[in-house]
Amino acid sequence: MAAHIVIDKVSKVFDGDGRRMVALQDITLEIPRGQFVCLLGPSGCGKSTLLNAVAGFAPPTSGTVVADGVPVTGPGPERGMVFQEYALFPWMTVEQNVGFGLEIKGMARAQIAARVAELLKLLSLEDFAKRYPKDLSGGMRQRVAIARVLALDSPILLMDEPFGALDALTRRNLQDELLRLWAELKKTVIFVTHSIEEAIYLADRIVVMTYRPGTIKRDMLVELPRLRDPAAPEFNALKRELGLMVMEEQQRHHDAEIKAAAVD
Ligand SMILES: Nc1ncnc2c1ncn2[C@@H]1O[C@H](COP(=O)(O)OP(=O)(O)OP(=O)(O)O)[C@@H](O)[C@H]1O
Repeated sequence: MAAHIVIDKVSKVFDGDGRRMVALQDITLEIPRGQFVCLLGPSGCGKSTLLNAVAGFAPPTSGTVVADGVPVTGPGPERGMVFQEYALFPWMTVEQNVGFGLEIKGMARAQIAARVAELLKLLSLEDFAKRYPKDLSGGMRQRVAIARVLALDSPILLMDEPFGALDALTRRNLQDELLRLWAELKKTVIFVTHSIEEAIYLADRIVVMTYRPGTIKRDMLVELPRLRDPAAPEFNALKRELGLMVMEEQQRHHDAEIKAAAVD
């Protein structure tokens, strides 16, 4: 069966201030339907750039992305995106935020109401339907952002550090919730994180990226049974292995910054 997402020789070059920066170089990845993939690497290694290329927000300089059998030329309904910053409309209530995409699609009012109610229940948001985003905690806002994306029923979920701004407890809570939804709804997920523990906790597959140019340093399957125990020896062994890889890239980032500062 064809892969659900095919990233073929994707490169991205940014030109600015007379400097040419290769953010991604020849990234090739085939992601089967239903797989939970984490893109892992230190800041600046191109994780968001790659995710944005799959989302269709910023086309690659060269290479192609095919998602759900369709070449990506822009954002599309088969790919839903959740950002780190809760991209909610502050003037809309929770239920209006969740229903917004359905309204745009032209769904009938009664149908929207039913679907929104179902989603609020799925994410334990029923009691918050009439609240505004400003009156919610960070974790609750991110639940709303997830419900809003699920409303569109995209088979592909793209998540850019969605839990990065949350405290540890809320974060674990939402990770568990996401795993539950993923298992239930059978989405294909690409999840960007720089947290090694988060990647091991969530992913079927971890793709470690190098710092400038962004390439694939390691592509590994995580075969530990879920729910995973971060205190288990196998979890920690993997954490050490990945930690060394990420640290090498962090060091390259640091060295590059020192070099750039010396040139300026
Ligand atoms: N629009 C842009 N113009 C110029 N350079 C950019 C642009 N967007 C990203 N970059 C650069 O491309 C590189 C990769 O950035 P990207 O945001 O994809 O990394 P990342 O791994 O997601 O990092 P972070 O975790 O900090 O978001 C960085 O060096 C960044 O400065």
